[in-house]
Amino acid sequence: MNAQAPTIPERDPAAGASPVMAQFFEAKARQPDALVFFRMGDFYELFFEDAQKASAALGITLTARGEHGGQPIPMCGVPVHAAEAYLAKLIRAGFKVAVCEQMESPAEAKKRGSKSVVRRDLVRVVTPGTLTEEGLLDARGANRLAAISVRAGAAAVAAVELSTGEVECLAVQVPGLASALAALSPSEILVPDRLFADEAVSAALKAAGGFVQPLPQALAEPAASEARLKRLYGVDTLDGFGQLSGAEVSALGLIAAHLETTQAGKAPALSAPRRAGEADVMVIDPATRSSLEIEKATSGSRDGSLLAAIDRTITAPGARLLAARLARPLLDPAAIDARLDAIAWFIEHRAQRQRLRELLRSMGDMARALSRLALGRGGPRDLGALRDGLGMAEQITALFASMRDPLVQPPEEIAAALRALNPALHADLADFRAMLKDGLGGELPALARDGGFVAEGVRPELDQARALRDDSRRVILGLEARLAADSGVALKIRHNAVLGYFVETTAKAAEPLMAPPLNATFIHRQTLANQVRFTTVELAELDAKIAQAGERALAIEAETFEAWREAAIRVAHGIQAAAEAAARLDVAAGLAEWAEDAGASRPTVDRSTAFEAEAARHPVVEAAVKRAGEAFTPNDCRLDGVGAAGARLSIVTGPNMAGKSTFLRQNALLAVLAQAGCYVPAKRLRIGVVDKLFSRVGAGDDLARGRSTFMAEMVETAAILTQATPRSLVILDEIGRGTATYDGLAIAWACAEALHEVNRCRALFATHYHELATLEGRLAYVANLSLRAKEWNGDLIFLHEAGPGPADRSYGVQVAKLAGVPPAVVSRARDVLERLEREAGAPAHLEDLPLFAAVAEPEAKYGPSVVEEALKALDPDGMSPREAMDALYKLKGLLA
Ligand SMILES: Nc1ncnc2c1ncn2[C@@H]1O[C@H](COP(=O)(O)OP(=O)(O)OP(=O)(O)O)[C@@H](O)[C@H]1O
Repeated sequence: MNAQAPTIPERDPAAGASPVMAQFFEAKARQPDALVFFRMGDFYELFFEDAQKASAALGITLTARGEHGGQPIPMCGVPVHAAEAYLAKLIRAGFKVAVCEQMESPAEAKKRGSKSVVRRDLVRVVTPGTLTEEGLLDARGANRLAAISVRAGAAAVAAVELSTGEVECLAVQVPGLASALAALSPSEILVPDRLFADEAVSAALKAAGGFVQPLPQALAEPAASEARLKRLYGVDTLDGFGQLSGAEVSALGLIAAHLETTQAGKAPALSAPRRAGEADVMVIDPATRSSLEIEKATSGSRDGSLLAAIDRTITAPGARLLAARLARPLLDPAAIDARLDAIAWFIEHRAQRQRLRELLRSMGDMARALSRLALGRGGPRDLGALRDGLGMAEQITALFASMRDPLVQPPEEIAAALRALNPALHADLADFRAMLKDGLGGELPALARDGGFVAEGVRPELDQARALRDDSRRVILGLEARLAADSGVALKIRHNAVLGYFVETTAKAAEPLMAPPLNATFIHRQTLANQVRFTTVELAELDAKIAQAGERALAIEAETFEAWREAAIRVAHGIQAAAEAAARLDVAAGLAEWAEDAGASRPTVDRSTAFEAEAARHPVVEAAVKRAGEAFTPNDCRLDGVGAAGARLSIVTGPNMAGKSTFLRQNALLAVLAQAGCYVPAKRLRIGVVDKLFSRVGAGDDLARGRSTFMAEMVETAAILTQATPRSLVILDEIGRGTATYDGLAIAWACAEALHEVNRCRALFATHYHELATLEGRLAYVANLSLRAKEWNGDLIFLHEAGPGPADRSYGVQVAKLAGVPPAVVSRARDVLERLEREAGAPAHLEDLPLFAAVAEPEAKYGPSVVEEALKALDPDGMSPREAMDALYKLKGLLA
């Protein structure tokens, strides 16, 4: 095969193409930057450059088919039945795929004229944000397509989850774009090309990751956007969506434009846009989100995240709703309380909770099934999911009705969900369900064309066709017996796709059939190595009858399916509301379950600037500590924005491994959980709503990354200092540590002062610079807090207990010992430390700096001798404290 295949020529590529290839060129011209999956029988074929790219990406064979312009056409193909897996691989590799389907059967094409080729058309362009197939989606995670737009200084991020039809819109200022994108974590982002020139937008896109799809600026213009949006929703005015800003209309319009091209005119069943602004949801920037491991652990997986720790939902839609709530904590205490009320109710009503959870187990994913149906990709199985889901809604309604007692009226969050589920309040849904209940029968196939899903008695003409088909089958069995008896030959009647029904015998037994008189009845059709095949006039007639009846049955079923599909679309809003209601109940009951398991309590969220946590825990670290057979030490934390009650800025010190990071993160997570409307792993929590949450944790510990880490750290710190308000909560870990000079302390000091004086936010500031402890006396609302450890027979025991006051020592030497640094190095370090302490007037806190390096990058990387040499090279005799400090930082840099 010629690997150096011709590229598609520039001008009139289709010139001289065969009729089929002309169809390909037409499809390619409509989607030039997508790989075209060109349906040919049981395969999707790819041609020319598409074939070269796909064969490389998929690791499949590149071959050739026919010729074009005197050269072989490079080609590769994937079988239709396995196309989903290949599609997934190509999308993950960053390709777009345009699917060009056969729009009729070869028989239909033939009917139009003997030379006609099968009609083909583009039915869809598959991109990361528009996936809807079950096999390509994470059932418990969302897959969103987002669009951003900026108009007159205001920005908006719109997002649709095509697999459920949920539409959202966040109106923000340009600096808030990164946080808004992070809150929606889209897998594809549409961006008007002009915006790439905007530095802030580019930075936000970079932080968001995901697949970015530039679109022409013209598509984002307001008038065009508005028109497209109206078309998408089939409405004459957008007034029903509230007062949309120019940026919102244009972001939503970009989504409409993209759906028009990718869905080839199929209208998805979309919800009205759910809108929120910066006044509604907590701002959490991408760095904070990942460092707190809210929805995903730093490894990228769900395991080890806050979400995984608290998720006890039963259904996939419930899991998705919980993830969305954690991603977007609220600011309104009343809305938060409404969610908490529902959890409290389910804690109190254990029996109902358990019964509800049992029912939810057989609840399918109605939202995704409905969306597939609306987009023309659904099948009988999706109708089955709607039938079963609505059936469950009925049972849930009955469950709550059975316990109706004026004293145990559920709170509004639950009551509203029950109203959406109650079939008595939605006659159209009840009728729809009754229709499916009677209409769907047997094992439901994924695709309507497979047939067999319409129950008996629904369509008399279908029953007739089926009876004819099945009767004829019985007649065939009778015919087989009769032919065998009459001819005296052992024969069987079989069927295949090419011959239809035929009589088959062994070669030997066939002889009498081919001689008079039997050859008058048996008409020879095919001779194989060991078998000979015949037909008879009677058999051929029966065959035609069966085929016709079968085709007719399938056609009636297809027609019935289409009618049901349309009926589903007519009640789409009711189904979506019921699906969401079930998800809400699932989330509330699941959180109640977790609260009981984890001993979590109901937080008090108000409009103060208080932060009072009592005996709080980190849900993820706690689970890990428990798995190791140890106990997690709960800790209190008190910060107060107003200061009267004490400090709003806590300087947190303590040795390495004492639990500083855990303490910082657990308090930030309390805020996320409380404002997402969840119970919290604490004995008690009172929190004044946090408008923005910032976390700078972790990366600074990575000495091996040196300067670039420092830069990243400074960029993030700068963002905090410019954006944090008196309502914000900030956790900062080891600021300034990434630099190899004394500057680090100066930077940390200045940051702490700015947080206290300018931002006036609640903050936890963990540091190894014990000098910062002196801020307590100098600034009004600063307090020291430390995580305790004690020495026991030369070993270090971590108590993980937070208490007032600074740490006395930081025990770096002991930590190094624990980490397996060779004894010689540890003892040398101890000497150096003692001398340093003597020389520099006992600044005991200097000790851990070189040792930290040894801990962070153990001997495996440097070898013990390097560490030892580095320590030997450091002769502190005669150094001033400042020089000693600098020398230690240099050493640290050397080791890094
Ligand atoms: N409250 C606690 N109760 C029990 N174990 C804890 C607690 N907090 C932390 N730990 C344990 O101590 C380990 C170290 O905690 P953490 O990373 O928070 O320490 P650190 O002080 O930030 O350390 P470093 O300064 O080295 O970054 C954790 O992985 C966990 O196993």
